[in-house]
Amino acid sequence: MINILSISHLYKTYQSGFEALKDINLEISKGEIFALLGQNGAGKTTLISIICGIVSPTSGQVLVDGKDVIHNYREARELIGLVPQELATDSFETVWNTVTFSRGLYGKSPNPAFIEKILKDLSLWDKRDNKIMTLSGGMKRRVMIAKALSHEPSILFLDEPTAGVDVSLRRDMWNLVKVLKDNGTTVILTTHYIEEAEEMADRIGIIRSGELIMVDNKLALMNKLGKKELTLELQNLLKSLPKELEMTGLSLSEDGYELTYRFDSKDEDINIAQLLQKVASLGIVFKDLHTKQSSLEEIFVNLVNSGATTHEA
Ligand SMILES: Nc1ncnc2c1ncn2[C@@H]1O[C@H](COP(=O)(O)OP(=O)(O)OP(=O)(O)O)[C@@H](O)[C@H]1O
Repeated sequence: MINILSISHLYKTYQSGFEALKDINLEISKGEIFALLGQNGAGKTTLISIICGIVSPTSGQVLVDGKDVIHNYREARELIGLVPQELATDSFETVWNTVTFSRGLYGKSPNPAFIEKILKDLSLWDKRDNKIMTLSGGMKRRVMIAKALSHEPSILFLDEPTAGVDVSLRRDMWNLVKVLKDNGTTVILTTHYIEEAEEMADRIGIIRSGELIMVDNKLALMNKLGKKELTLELQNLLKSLPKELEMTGLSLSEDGYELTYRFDSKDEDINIAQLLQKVASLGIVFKDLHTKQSSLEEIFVNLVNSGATTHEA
């Protein structure tokens, strides 16, 4: 796998003395969708800003496709498209002119056919002659993405791409990211919406107080840290948990109509069939059963609060 981004021993201490990033090491491969999760102030924007050459690191190295973001700033920057959190764009310009101008800033020769494609992909084609100030917030956000894509970058950074946008636009964004991935663009996004990372990312990094406490494949992460819960809905009231079931890990709900069993998703020794047989052998009849897997959100909240540190990939 070719690494498009390579970060080693990156530190950032702001002038105030605040240590925003501590020894960040991360490799991202071409075509990957990587989600960086972290609470407010964890250091996500600082990290993205260093990669994009907006903030200088205190020490460490960032290579974009082998180009150092400090020593080969222009070459590295050309490979990056950034969609910042803030919507800042020239309100009096038309959509077409703004996006075309952005491409020119990178010294790329005009390519109207490419700009047309981006605007169509982003459902902005009908609005190409509209002034930015006349667009809705969601449309303005699309314009920001179009600008970031105008110079055909290899990596697109989306800083909180769907903050404050409605559900349908959020879905559109997610679809767009999938299209970009299919075209070979690497996408790195920061988000507060865990659902967003769960939906889109191949890999997830969790940043806490400036440290990258976990980097892993999304499915592996959910498997490793996720819990499963099996619930049996009982036909009849069970006043207390029978002695025979005490050591099984089953617990009885307060109302006496549910037996619940929580276990690690990764645990292969669990024999649910045996457990159900044991319940049945005691004459306990259940009318329904369902299982639930913990969401990435639950895993994230547990990790961020627990202080655990693992670094897998
Ligand atoms: N210029 C600065 N000078 C001093 N401290 C700063 C500066 N910029 C950011 N910080 C601090 O560094 C920490 C990380 O900020 P950063 O913006 O990277 O967090 P974030 O994870 O992007 O947060 P959010 O989700 O709120 O955008 C915060 O505590 C912030 O107050």
